[in-house]
Amino acid sequence: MKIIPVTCAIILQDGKVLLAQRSESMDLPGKWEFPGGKLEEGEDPESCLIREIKEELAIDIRVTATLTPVEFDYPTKTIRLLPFVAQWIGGEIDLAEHAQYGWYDQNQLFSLDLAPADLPILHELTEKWINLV
Ligand SMILES: Nc1nc2c([nH]c(=O)n2[C@@H]2O[C@H](COP(=O)(O)OP(=O)(O)OP(=O)(O)O)[C@@H](O)[C@H]2O)c(=O)[nH]1
Repeated sequence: MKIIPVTCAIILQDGKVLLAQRSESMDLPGKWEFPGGKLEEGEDPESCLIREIKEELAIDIRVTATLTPVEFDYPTKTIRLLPFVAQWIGGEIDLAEHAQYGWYDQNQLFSLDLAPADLPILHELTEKWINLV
């Protein structure tokens, strides 16, 4: 099966990370995730992420670090999630697709109902929290 590359943004600010909840009209409705989306033909991952975050949240970000990609098999597809740590550098958040978003500290992260592919990213993020936040 083809592996679908998906970028996602770990946006950090004031010791917290932004997570967004997928809406009823999206895949995995109700699940929380790091916002982002699928790579388009010929697009590099960082440009994809900047574009997706502008489309979904209406803000500008700058990428500051990368975390380890995660390959995950869903029943109908396999994705390769490419996580980037990022900084919010402009604009106001205005959700185009997600149901809601929130800022969470390290202790709150694991209480969210996350997309299963995101769990290894969450572990890596909490391990590196002190250096990244
Ligand atoms: N953006 C994002 N997608 C994730 C995460 N975790 C995860 O399993 N996914 C899955 O990866 C796929 C990405 O699709 P998407 O719907 O966000 O991407 P997109 O906006 O480019 O898709 P579309 O144009 O087909 O609607 C979905 O199946 C989604 O459920 C995550 O943290 N962020």
